[in-house]
Amino acid sequence: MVATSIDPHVHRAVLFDMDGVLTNTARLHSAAWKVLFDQYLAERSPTPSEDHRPFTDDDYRHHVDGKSRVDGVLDFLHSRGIGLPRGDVGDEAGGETAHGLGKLKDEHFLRALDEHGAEVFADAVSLVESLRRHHVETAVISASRNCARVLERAGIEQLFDVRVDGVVAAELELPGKPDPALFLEAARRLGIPPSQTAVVEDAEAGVAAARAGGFALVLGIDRAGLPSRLADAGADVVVSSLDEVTIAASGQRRLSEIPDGLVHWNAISSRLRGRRPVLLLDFDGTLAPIRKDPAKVSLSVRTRTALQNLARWCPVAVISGRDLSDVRGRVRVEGVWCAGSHGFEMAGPGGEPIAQETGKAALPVLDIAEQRLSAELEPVAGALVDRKRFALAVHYRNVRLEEVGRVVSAARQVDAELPGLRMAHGRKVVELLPDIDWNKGRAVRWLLERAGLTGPELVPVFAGDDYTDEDALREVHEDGLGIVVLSAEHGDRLTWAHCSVDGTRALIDLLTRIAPPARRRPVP
Ligand SMILES: O=P(O)(O)OC[C@H]1O[C@H](O[C@H]2O[C@H](CO)[C@@H](O)[C@H](O)[C@H]2O)[C@H](O)[C@@H](O)[C@@H]1O
Repeated sequence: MVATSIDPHVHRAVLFDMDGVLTNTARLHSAAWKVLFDQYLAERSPTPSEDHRPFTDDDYRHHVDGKSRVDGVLDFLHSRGIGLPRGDVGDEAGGETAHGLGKLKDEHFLRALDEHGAEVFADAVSLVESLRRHHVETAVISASRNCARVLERAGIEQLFDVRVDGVVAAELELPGKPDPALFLEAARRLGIPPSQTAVVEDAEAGVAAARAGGFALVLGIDRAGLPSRLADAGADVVVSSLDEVTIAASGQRRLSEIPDGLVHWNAISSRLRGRRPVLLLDFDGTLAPIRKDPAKVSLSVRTRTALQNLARWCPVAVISGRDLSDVRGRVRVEGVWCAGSHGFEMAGPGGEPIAQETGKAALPVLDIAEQRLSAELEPVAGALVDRKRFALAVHYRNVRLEEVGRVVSAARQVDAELPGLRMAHGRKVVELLPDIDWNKGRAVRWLLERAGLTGPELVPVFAGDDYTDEDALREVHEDGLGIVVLSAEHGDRLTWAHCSVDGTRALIDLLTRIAPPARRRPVP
């Protein structure tokens, strides 16, 4: 099996199918087809060789999904023993030709689009955004003539360098999927050969088309709970969420490939080489277990006591995505440095603020983002907009699954419309941050230097659980030790950590081994 990883050195472009991959519009199409065919079959005089049972989800997947309107009509009716003339584009909606029925289906679809809008799949948009950050080009492919309209309704049209849709196909007379013509045209427009291009598809016809086009990686996304149909059609790998797809960078390994720090202590301790540790610790999911309500998170007595002991003997800093005052109030351990808003604000061991001008210019725009998202998400049950000084978190942990896309796209829309912000993803949360080259990794390095905590006798040790912690894990990858706290929420993603621990309790056990009495000196 090919790894579920896109390597920017190998895959210079990724082509995304639209309906069902980027946007949750496949269900609108399926419903529009059903209205069309059920009505047509009910009204048509039956003959013994024809099957007039209602249109099913299975029919949608096998005969219609991913195909042009006209091919969809012809292929489905053919499966029921019915042959219709193709007709032509001028046929009236509902006329008894493939063009006529296809036109009527389009009317049903556009009505539904106007009524329900185009919801995006957050995992797909997040993958597209990450790819673009890694300078991988992205294109959108669709058999639909409504592609531009749907992308615009979903607010994601600017995420693609190239669009090849039903309109382009008609202009160039390109055959629909399973013929690879649409994909090949997109690769041609990008100027990148199929051998260096990956395709993400949810339809059997689309997977078969990408396979036939000789693309480097054909990634099937199975949102219907039927993965084997995509594997059978030729997908290299099938995932149930695009969150499982990682972007490879050298030095990273999968969570399942790195050793447990306690079990393989000898190998891990060799990275310390007898040096004195500087402990740099994330808060949520690392020092304190994740809870449904961020306000209810606290340190256990055991963790606080351990931190108190450690802070007496080696430098300790907590670097959190929370507001600085919030995280300080929850840590309450003397002598610990604290950073909040993912490192945009900091305080020394006595609580004294450390001047950090980075990000101040974004405060007014964060205010606007906060107002807009608070108003827009107010009706969404469970959505929580949490303003930190230098960040705005939009939590969706308690939002119904069907509403998550709405929450994430609202944040994405605000991010796209307001200048000076960037979006980051965390555990059931998206965050808007000042769009400057500053993150937990930069903050860790800045803090170490500012506090004079660098030198051959010191070793930075960072522990974290989330995507935003990877910047800091990468920062200590060369000269320190990175520990990732495992969570089922992340699947088998890539990490810069050297070792893992299974939860907060295990982390404290490992930190106690890393800073044993022999390696401790009083912190002045
Ligand atoms: O950098 P961290 O200290 O890990 O902070 C990251 C975010 O943590 C919090 O959210 C996360 O924990 C919540 C409580 O367990 C959980 O409900 C949520 O789903 C998690 O994403 C915090 O509320 C955010 O402000 C931080 O940015």
